[in-house]
Amino acid sequence: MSKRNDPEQPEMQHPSTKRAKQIDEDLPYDNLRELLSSQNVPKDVGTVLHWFRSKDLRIQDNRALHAASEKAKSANEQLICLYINCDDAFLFHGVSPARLDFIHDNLRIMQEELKKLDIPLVFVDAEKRSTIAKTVIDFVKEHGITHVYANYEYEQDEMARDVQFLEAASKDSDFYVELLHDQTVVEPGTILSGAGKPMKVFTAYHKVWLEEVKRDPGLLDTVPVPSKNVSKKGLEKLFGSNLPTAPKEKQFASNEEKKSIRKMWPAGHEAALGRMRGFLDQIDNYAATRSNPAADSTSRMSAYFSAGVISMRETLSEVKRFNNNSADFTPSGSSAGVTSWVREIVFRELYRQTTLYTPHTSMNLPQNLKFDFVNWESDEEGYKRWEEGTLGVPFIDAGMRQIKHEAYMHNRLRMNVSSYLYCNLLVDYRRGERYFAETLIDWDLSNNTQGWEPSYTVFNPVSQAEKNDPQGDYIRRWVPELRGVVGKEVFDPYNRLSEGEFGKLGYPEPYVDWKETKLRAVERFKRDMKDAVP
Ligand SMILES: Cc1cc2nc3c(=O)[nH]c(=O)nc-3n(C[C@H](O)[C@H](O)[C@H](O)COP(=O)(O)OP(=O)(O)OC[C@H]3O[C@@H](n4cnc5c(N)ncnc54)[C@H](O)[C@@H]3O)c2cc1C
Repeated sequence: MSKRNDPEQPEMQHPSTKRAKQIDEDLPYDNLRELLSSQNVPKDVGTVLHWFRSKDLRIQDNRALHAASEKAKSANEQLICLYINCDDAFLFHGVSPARLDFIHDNLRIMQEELKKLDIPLVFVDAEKRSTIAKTVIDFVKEHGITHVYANYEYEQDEMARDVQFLEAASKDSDFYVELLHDQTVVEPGTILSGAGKPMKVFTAYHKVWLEEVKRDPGLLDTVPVPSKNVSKKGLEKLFGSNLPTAPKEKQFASNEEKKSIRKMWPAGHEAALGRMRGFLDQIDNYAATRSNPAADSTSRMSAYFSAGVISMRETLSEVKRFNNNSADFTPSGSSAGVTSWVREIVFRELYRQTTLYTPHTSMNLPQNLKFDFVNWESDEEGYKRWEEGTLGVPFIDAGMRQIKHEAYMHNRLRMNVSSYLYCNLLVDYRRGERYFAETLIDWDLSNNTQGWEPSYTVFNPVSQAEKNDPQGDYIRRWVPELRGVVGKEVFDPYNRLSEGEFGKLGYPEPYVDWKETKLRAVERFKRDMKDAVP
């Protein structure tokens, strides 16, 4: 069986590169918009539904939730909220126990917040990914709902689900669907190149994005929480809905692990806002220290952004307030720290545009389709050591141990461990991408797939460590075998200590030679991609 169809390796399943190009040409997003615009507008407004997805888990500044609430209020009708729990979808996407638990805890908080507004948040199970749309339709019919609101999700699988939902809705003109853009400040697909196509190149996109936000600070405006329901009458039974529980494959190994992760990443909008405000006190150090993993000076907001616990508009409104109430985040309008942090947010915005307009990137295929022609090595021992953090390369091992303990890894390490896996070990990058999904609390398909996009750049983990972890503190923190190693020996103990000294550490020798494997990777990429015609 070809790797492409092996159910044991879901991360390898993908269409052919030719089919991928067709999908890019015939955008599911265009199809969805067409379906949305061809709906009949119902004459009457009855009960209104907001359908929460796993990326808009907040009641504050939630575009679709707010629109749903306004619609219900304008007609003096009730609002119901729904979340579909689908274990099959979580298993298919490889979502981590940490992320799933975080999602559940945020749902718990939202259910309490909504209850105070007399709005029920109902949890319904869908057995399969393919039955999610039908499950929602059944719910809509059962509760006499006339209007359904939700926020767009940009990934191929979620697009397909929404197309399926709209197709079924169009056969049944009793209800109307509205989807809103909520994940970004600038709507994906609106920053265009000279040729009128959505921009793909970061530098140009960044420049236009900064200009747009400076010109129109209203892009950061937020919307209020939903209004209190007109009444609870007839909704009583919907208030006691039980929170979903994680399937056994997605539960933490122990209660201690759960507690420690929950402590690091407390759920809820209040926690997210508190963390953001705390970060602003130190944002001025960001430009200088963001690449130093020992400083741990980045915001650690990613888990909150990927689950939508706080909106990007509210976040940047906080930054704007800090920036003397100016939405000029260019180097001339803000401090180096602010400019540099907002630049990362712009990466996030561009990556959503790329997912939407290059849908094959969310189908286990690289953006540069030529990389799908590379013959990877099936080095099981190397892969196992990569996951365990026992490759004998301190910087790489430290990163892999951090992700295991924190369900998080510093960006500099994400860059290094990914390069090491697919360049030095020549293991298919999709295995690493999947491992990140299965481990990270902040897994986000757009950021992850585009972070894992293969390239010819082979990072040198010794010089990377010397530059970014100059005291070796990050290595010593995560690799206890090396805690007693003083000085620069810690970056490359096998080559810099005597045989006797190294032998006492109980730390493995490097599994592969960096220089040799770098050459092997570059030659392999050149050889396999030379005549590739995707
Ligand atoms: C191989 C690889 C895999 C990655 N996987 C993910 C992932 O699954 N989820 C995820 O959110 N990020 C991912 N990133 C991007 C980045 O590493 C994390 O967003 C960042 O480390 C999160 O820490 P922070 O919130 O403290 O970031 P900060 O430095 O404080 O940045 C603020 C926010 O900007 C965004 N951001 C920062 N760096 C990037 C980037 N390089 N690309 C896109 N957005 C960025 C994130 O939303 C982040 O929360 C990946 C990067 C690489 C190289």
